Amino acid sequence: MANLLTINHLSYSRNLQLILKDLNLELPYGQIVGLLGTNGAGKTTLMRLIAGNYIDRKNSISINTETNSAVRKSLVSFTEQVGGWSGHPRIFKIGNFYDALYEDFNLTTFNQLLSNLNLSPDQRVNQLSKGNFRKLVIAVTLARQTDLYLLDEPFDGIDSMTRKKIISSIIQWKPENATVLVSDHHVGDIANLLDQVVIIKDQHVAAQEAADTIRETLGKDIETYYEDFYREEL
Ligand SMILES: Nc1ncnc2c1ncn2[C@@H]1O[C@H](COP(=O)(O)OP(=O)(O)OP(=O)(O)O)[C@@H](O)[C@H]1O
Repeated sequence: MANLLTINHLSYSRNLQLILKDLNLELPYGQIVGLLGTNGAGKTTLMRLIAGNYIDRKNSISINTETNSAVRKSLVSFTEQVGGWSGHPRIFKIGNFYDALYEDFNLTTFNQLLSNLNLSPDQRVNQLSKGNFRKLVIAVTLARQTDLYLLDEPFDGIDSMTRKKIISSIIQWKPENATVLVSDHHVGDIANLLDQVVIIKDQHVAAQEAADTIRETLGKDIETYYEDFYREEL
């Protein structure tokens, strides 16, 4: 089977600042991939480019061989913000909104995710804590049936019990062939979830390795591998 995601020689500048340079990446179907890198490495920028929120003028990115950014948007589930409503809607209204917006949005899955994450459909969005808001973003993202899910620091502000619930939700709700690209600064927390890791450094993909290879061949846990990678490069 061809790769789900292929990126060839991607460079991207914003406000005259070069953020990504000659970045190459291939991701297969059916994997959970950790996107790692220090603050400002370019993880969010890369996700926005993959999702078609930032324009890749040279068509360096293809998903299922599709390079058109408008089409790619429909193939990727990436929720950066849930907002822009008038008034203070309840969560079930958000579900209805996304259900109308995306053909692949599954309202039943959304409601199951809410229940799994201890969110009530009747809660008002403006009254959610930061952590509960993050959970809503995750429910909205995973309720779509797509091939590629992008989760940018999904555990930011989330307590450890809830983190475990989110991790089990990702495993439970990910369609078998779909791939999840997840960034997080607490590598150890998501290590058991990952099939492979991608490290962004110096504006490109500096390493891509299977989790099994890291553990079995290199004899390291993923956190140590990541930290050693930076230490060795110093
Ligand atoms: N609008 C912008 N104009 C110029 N540079 C920008 C802009 N937005 C972001 N950057 C720069 O792009 C680089 C990558 O930022 P990005 O948010 O993608 O990194 P990140 O790896 O997600 O960081 P973090 O882990 O801190 O969230 C940073 O150096 C940042 O300063």
